[in-house]
Amino acid sequence: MVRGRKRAKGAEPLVMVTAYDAPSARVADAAGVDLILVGDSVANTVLGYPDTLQVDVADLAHHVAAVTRAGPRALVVADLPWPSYHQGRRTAVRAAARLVRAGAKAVKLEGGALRVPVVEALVDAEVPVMGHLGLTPQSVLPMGGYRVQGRGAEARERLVADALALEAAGVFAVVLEGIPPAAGRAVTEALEVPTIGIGAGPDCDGQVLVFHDLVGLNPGPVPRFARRYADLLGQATEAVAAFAADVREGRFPGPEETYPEDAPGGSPA
Ligand SMILES: Nc1nc(=O)c2c([nH]1)NC[C@@H]1CN(c3ccc(C(=O)N[C@@H](CCC(=O)O)C(=O)O)cc3)CN21
Ligand SMILES: CC(C)C(=O)C(=O)O
Ligand SMILES: [Mg+2]
Repeated sequence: MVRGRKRAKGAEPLVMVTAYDAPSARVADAAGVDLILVGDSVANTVLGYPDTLQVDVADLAHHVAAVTRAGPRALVVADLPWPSYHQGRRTAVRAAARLVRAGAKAVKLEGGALRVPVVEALVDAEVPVMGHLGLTPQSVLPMGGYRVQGRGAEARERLVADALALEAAGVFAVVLEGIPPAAGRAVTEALEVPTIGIGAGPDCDGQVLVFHDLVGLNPGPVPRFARRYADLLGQATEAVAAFAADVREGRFPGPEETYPEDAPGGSPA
C-alpha cells in the first residue's frame, strides 16, 4: 500500500495549488509548490460554468496535458470529474488512465466509505489516489448548495470513519474541504497519510487554494477560506485599458514596435 508520512512536529506543511494551463503551472512551479492540482474547479474558474458538474474527462485531460507540457517539478494530481467514477470500477479505471496518459501522476476523487471499491480498483490499477472529504463540490445538488460539513461530534466522527476507510483502501493523502478546525484536527490525528486542507483549519498536514482565488483572477466573491494575495484581474484590466488609450490617442505603435524599411543587419538575400 502506498503510504504517506505524517508530518513531524515542526516540519513544513505541504503546499498545493490548482493550475489549469501552462502559464499557471509555470507560476506554481516557480513558486515552489509541492503539488499541482488540475481541479474540476476549471469549470468555474476558467470555463465560465456555475459549478463543477459541467466538465468531463476529456475537458480535464486537455488541461492536464497543458499543465504537464510546462514540465513542472511538482506532483501533478488530476480531479476525476463527476460522474466518471460513479458508474463502476471499470469506467473509473478507464477515466483515470486517460488522465494518467495526459500526464497526471495521481487522481483525486470525492467521497468516503462509499468510494472504497473504486479506490481499491484504482490502486490495483497502479494509479495513486487522493481522497476528498467534507464540502465536496460535486455533491452541490444533494447538499443544496456549498454547505460547511462536519459540524458537531456526530458529523466529525462520520468524517473520521470515512477518512479511515479511504486510508485502508489505499489513498496517499486526503483533501479536507469546508469543515471546522476541530474536524480537520480529528481527521489529521486519526490518519497516517497527510491531510491537505481548504477551509479545514490550521491543523492539517498541508493547505490548498484555487489559483484564481489566490492571485485575484476570480471576479466574484471568494469563499471564506480563500486569501487573495494579488489583484491580477485589476492589473490586467489596467494594462489592456492603457493599450486601448494608447491606440486611440496615437501613441501605439511607436518606433520601437515598428519595422524599419531597411533592416539594421542588412537585408536578407
Ligand atoms: N474559485 C473557486 N474556488 C473554490 O474554492 C472552488 C471553486 N471555485 N469551485 C469548486 C469548489 C466550490 N467551492 C466552494 C464554493 C463556495 C463556497 C461557499 O460559498 N462557502 C460559504 C460557506 C457556506 C456555509 O456557511 O455553509 C462561505 O461563506 O465560504 C465554498 C466552497 C470550492 N471550490
Ligand atoms: C478545491 C480543490 C481541492 C478542488 O477540488 C478543485 O480545485 O477542483
Ligand atoms: Mg475539485
